[in-house]
Amino acid sequence: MKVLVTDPIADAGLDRLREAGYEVETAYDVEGESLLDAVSDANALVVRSGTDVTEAVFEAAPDLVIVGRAGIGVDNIDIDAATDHGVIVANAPEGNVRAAAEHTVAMAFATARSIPQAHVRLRAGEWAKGDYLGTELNGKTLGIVGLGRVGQEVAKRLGSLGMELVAYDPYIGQERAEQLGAELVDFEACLEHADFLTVHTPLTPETEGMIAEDELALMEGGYVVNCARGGVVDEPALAAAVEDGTLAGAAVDVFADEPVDADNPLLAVEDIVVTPHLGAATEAAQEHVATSIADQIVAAFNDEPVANALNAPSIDESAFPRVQPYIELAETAGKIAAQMFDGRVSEVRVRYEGDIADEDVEFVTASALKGVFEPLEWQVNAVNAPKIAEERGIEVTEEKTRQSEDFQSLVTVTVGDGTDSIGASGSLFAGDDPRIVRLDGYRVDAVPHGQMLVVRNYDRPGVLGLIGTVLGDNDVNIAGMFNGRETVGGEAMTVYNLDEPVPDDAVEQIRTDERIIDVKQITLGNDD
Ligand SMILES: NC(=O)C1=CN([C@@H]2O[C@H](COP(=O)(O)OP(=O)(O)OC[C@H]3O[C@@H](n4cnc5c(N)ncnc54)[C@H](O)[C@@H]3O)[C@@H](O)[C@H]2O)C=CC1
Ligand SMILES: O=C(O)C(=O)COP(=O)(O)O
Repeated sequence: MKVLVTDPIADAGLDRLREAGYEVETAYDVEGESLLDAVSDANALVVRSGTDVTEAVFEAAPDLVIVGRAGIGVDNIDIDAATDHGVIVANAPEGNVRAAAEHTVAMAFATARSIPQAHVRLRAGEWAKGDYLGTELNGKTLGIVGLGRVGQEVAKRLGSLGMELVAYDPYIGQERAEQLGAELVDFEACLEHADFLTVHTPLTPETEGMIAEDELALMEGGYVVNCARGGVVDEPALAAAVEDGTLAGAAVDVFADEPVDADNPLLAVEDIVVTPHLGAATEAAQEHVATSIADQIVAAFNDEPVANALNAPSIDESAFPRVQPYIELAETAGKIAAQMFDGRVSEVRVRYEGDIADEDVEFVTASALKGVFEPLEWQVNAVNAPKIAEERGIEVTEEKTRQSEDFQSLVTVTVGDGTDSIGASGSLFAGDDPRIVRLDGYRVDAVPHGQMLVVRNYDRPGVLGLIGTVLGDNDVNIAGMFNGRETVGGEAMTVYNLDEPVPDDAVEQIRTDERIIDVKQITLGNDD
């Protein structure tokens, strides 16, 4: 497996990937065509904020399994394109939170006390003591836009330094805000009350430019700190507001275009403190995010849950051993049901009975969908299967019941077109031995493996002989067989496990016998 790393990450992460036996290529200067070249044979891509992971990257990287973002913000990654291509996107949402919060606090003080400006003048030999009369944070009001992980850590720190806290975040509960001593207010009130405003939202279409000229005008005499993302605060508007004295100052760590151009208006204003996106730049944070991403890549390569996957169903690590065997079973049941069904699938129902109904089965349902879609799509997996269902207008339902008549756990995947439907049920014998135990209403006992032939026939003498002869004449070896019938002389279902596929004309020969109702050849393709 090859891991391409295109932004610098801590050695601890690189070492962990190498120890896992992967080839690790670091290429910190690639972009455009050279990035597409470098990623073409990669199975994982590790980035920070410096690499734009566009749709073209996914198109150029057919073997890509995961993009790991060694940090929080994923605005540089086209997650929809990743999902379309079945690629997991994962970030490291915890490792640099404190670093970002501390940098925010430092930047608030830096602008309130003009520390960088005084530093530069003193280094130039100027004792400008009389020019700097700063502002205390103590007793002032801090407005926090975005009270998530970083915003909350900032609230704790600046709250304990004597600031009053107001916050605007439409997606956070009142209770959590109260625990932090912050009053949740609307956006306008947040701006009006804030002596210092700090921004901690992600960059999204909703947040882009949310603080521009009109909003800054509500903050007369205040300070703005942006350690979240460039583009949330409009750069020309902020530069103008500080320049013309509407604001007393600002501190900015992040920019709409990075690295910044020399003519960025924020660089030209004396009372704006700037740092080159250093919020996450501490040893501890970098080590933490790099190892977190390395661990998630190892998990992805081993088909284990990826802890911080943003576009794939996740499973709690402790529940994974209980759920894991059902992932493949559901996929197999989905493959069988889809291949047995003649119509156009418009509904998929995944039903969980018995013990499995107690578990978080989101991943299992996604795997069932993968099985259903596999004959239709060449690159389908649990990441993109739910989206494919949605795009095709296929209704997916999940049912759970603790009751199970005959099995400790039973997973049934039913596909239908609104009129007809076919279901395949799987169970695990002795805990880990997968079996198909019901097919289209018939009780069967089939090992889901390789090539299968499912024959619906009338229960008459000589039928099994006929099938055996046709298969033998075509050099198809029967590895196993199960015959299930409802009533003597009625309809029956016979399931064969075969070592080879059956030629089409042999399937036709069986189908034309008057004792045969239908024949379906099913390829499971997991006979390794
Ligand atoms: N300067 C740096 O080096 C760093 C910057 N960051 C930036 O900080 C951002 C926040 O990180 P976390 O706090 O970990 O993310 P988070 O997801 O925990 O918190 C974001 C908060 O913003 C809120 N939000 C979303 N849309 C909003 C809107 N329109 N108005 C108000 N609030 C809104 C959300 O409800 C959420 O509570 C990241 O997305 C990243 O861009 C993070 C780490 C380091
Ligand atoms: O984690 C984040 O969102 C950050 O902004 C840190 O970015 P970086 O990893 O330093 O490019």
